Amino acid sequence: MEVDKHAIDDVVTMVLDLAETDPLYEKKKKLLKDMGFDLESSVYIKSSSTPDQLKDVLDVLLRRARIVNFNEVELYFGQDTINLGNCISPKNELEALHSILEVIDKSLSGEKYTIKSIQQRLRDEIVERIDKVGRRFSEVAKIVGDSSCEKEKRLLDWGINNGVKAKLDIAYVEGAGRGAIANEDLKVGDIALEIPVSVIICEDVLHESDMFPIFEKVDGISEETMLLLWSMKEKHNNNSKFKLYFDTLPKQFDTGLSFGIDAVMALDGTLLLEEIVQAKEHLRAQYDELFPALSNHNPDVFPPELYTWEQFVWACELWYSNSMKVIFSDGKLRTCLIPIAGFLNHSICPHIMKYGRIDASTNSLKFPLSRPCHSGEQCFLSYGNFSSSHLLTFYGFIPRGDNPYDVIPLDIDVVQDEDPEVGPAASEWSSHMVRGTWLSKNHEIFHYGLPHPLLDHLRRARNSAPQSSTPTRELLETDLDVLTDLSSTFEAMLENLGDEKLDNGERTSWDVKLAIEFKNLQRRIVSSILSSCNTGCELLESELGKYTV
Ligand SMILES: C[S@@+](CC[C@H](N)C(=O)[O-])C[C@H]1O[C@@H](n2cnc3c(N)ncnc32)[C@H](O)[C@@H]1O
Repeated sequence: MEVDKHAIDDVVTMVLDLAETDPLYEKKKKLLKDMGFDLESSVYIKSSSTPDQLKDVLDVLLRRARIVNFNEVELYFGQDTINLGNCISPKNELEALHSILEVIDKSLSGEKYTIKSIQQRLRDEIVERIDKVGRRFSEVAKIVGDSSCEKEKRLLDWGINNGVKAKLDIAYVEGAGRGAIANEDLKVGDIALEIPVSVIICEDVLHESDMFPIFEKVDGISEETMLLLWSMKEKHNNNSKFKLYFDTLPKQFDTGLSFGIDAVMALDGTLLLEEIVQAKEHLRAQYDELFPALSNHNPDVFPPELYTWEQFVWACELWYSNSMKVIFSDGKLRTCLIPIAGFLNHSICPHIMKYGRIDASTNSLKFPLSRPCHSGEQCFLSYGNFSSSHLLTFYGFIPRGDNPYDVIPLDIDVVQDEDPEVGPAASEWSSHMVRGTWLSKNHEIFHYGLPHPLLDHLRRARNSAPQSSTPTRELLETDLDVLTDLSSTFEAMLENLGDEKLDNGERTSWDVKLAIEFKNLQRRIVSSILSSCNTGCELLESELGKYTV
């Protein structure tokens, strides 16, 4: 996206580009075209625009920016006009608004007064919209006042003595362990936290370690595994440079990887059961490849009592739930543990989204605000576009609010490149999925709150032409077939999930509680699809009734 700096008279021209390097370029290009946008169309804003005209122009730009910033799941579910007129997900909305802001900010200097004034009005409107996203989706975290954070404070002081800059305090928050709390009002663009490279734990620590010469002889061992094994011993080292960091780590992580048998059984009927079992088997196989061999051959470097299976799982949980991937100034992506930044919790409506690249001018990692955070409020990070099943397995929690990435993948055969002479061309999506239909805005006939690519695929499989806007008897009948089939698939899925369970408060263990919560969420998603299919069938039957009279 760029602003035409040579704007004639009092007109600002803005172009929101779709990068050809975008892996979803073709699909986005098609969607932009379907929505009536030219690929390279410009938007013009006159400096005499009224506030309403300005808002209208921004609405158009925002619609386009949403598509440009889509990830795969958002693109799959976001493909219809009614949905696109609304916020698709808090994160996509913030990203879209920021991409518009970026182009306006770039153009703020050295222009005529009239141009500057319109740009400032646009900027103010966008900042207001960013704030609105926060007000609509933010979660209020209750600070647990009576828990001491002595160790955390010591770590923060150590960090500050070593060049860390923080506008955050650490406190216990309800339901999430420690969290980072803004200690002053933070605006969009403010840096909440800055961590110098010297304080980051990354592969550099390996080169100074007595493990390194041994690792060099282990075939195919990855940098991540070396770091994991290093951390298992380093946490017991009283002279470690990172002792204060290791002191703040929990004794137990409570992620899906530590689920006991009752919790795993409670996941029966969900795909998560198999995912957790497989993840644990994978780790076990990795452990067995390394131990006891490494300890037997090098007992001083890998003391057997520190390299038990339980300790290995603890370290895996540490790295899965606390590491961040960072691009360093040499361009290399490294997996790191980042003291202090590791206290930031995740939200589907994060304050901090753009981090992960070392600023070469300061040799530090900065965490800038993408939406305002008031003093005393918990400051949230985005860990990524993760589903609740991923967050449960590797982080041990289910986020609050509607998670747009909570999808159920469908096992549907997709035939690619079908001969158009024989049947309709195959859909452009090679796999399909569903999610809670309450997230869709369009429950009308031909939409039913269900994803467009799935309906399109199922219609094509019945040799029906791609959807046109005029309902014909044939199209209505095809849709009735499609919805009836989908209903029976999801009825079977709901039956497999069994009846809703409530946990027995204190008497239920942490892992069974999480498993029950997850299964109830799956039940809610499947029920919403079933109810949308049923409502859709009623709509279709009533419409078809008009043909028989
Ligand atoms: C990087 S740490 C964040 C700091 C962590 N709360 C602590 O006390 O060490 C990641 C862990 O925080 C917890 N967490 C993060 N976001 C959360 C959320 N939204 N709700 C509940 N727990 C969360 C999970 O236990 C996760 O594994």
